[in-house]
Amino acid sequence: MAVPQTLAEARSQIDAIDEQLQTLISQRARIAQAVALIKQKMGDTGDHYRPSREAQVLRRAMERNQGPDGGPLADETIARLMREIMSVCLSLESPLTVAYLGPEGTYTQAAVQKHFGDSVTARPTRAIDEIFRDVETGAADYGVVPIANSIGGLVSSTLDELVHTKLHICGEVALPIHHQLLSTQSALDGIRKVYSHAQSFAQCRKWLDARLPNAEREVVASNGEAARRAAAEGDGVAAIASLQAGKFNALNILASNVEDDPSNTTRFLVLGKQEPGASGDDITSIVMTAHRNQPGALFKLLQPFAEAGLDLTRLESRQVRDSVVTDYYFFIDFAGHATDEKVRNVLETVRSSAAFFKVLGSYPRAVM
Ligand SMILES: O=C(O)C(=O)C[C@]1(C(=O)O)C=C[C@@H](O)C=C1
Repeated sequence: MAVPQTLAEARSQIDAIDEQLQTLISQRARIAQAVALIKQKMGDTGDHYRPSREAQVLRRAMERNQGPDGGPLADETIARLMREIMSVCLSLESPLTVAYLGPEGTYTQAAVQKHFGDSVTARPTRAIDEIFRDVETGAADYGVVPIANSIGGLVSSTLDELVHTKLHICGEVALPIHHQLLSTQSALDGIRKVYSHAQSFAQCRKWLDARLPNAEREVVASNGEAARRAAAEGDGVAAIASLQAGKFNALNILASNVEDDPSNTTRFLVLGKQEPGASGDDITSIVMTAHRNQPGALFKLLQPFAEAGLDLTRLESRQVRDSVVTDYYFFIDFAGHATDEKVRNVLETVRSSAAFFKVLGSYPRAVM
């Protein structure tokens, strides 16, 4: 297409492209409906969400953006657009309900939107264990839970639930976190109380010490709840929460990006009943305990990974809650899928030498 020289020419080119885009999107949606029928004929009784296929579609879109047909948009932007197209296609096949830590405006809700797009029903819960229960009982198809923050550390209630749940990890989401100081008033002066989630307070400690040293800090269950209270209680009160929570509660932004570390990122897990197939770039998560009183027990558990050349991407330990002597759960993530032969062999070896062992899931590495 020739480079347009006038506004009229540019707009007529845009009209022609929009027409093509619309035809292609409608064709794609019709094919998605056909996919649903094919899956049903194949005896598929669950929902039609396929995390591995979605990761492949998004990765390919980002790769194309780098190639000769790529354009001026960032890879993430292209992936976000493709994400929304797939989200509407999936909603034609099977509408999904996704449970998250509410109320409206939490970072967990932002993670749901980033991972599933806008065409799912997001179901707020009051606590992390409720997300697990909602998916286990079928009140929600999937759940999104925070697992770790780059500053605040691990989310212990998620780790505790993971040990016992029958659900599988189906995906991960990495969300850059930017906190806002929100209030009904429009200047910082006179703020005597700040509400937020414990993790968010930990992430903004230096900023609060410097700018609001005398304000009382009250921990609440979520950032959405913090924003709701700031709106209900009015002037003199502020919340540390997301931009979305501020918009939802009609609050002013007193200060933006008040987190101590600008690279602050939270990792979330997607939980469901399905076990995703391999996508070509996957993570496997396991949890285990070592036998007591055996010198080198942890070393023995980790040795098979090193011998097989499997890349450990994360190792966290957490004390077993009901243990009288000191016992630790080791949460391990590594690159690879449980259906790979090499991975299968390593898992079998580790299982036979661990006191407790559980595969939490194999799932596509976060794409965007
Ligand atoms: O390929 C499939 O299995 C589809 O259902 C199609 C599609 C898509 O729109 O590309 C939609 C939903 C799935 O989660 C994955 C991909």
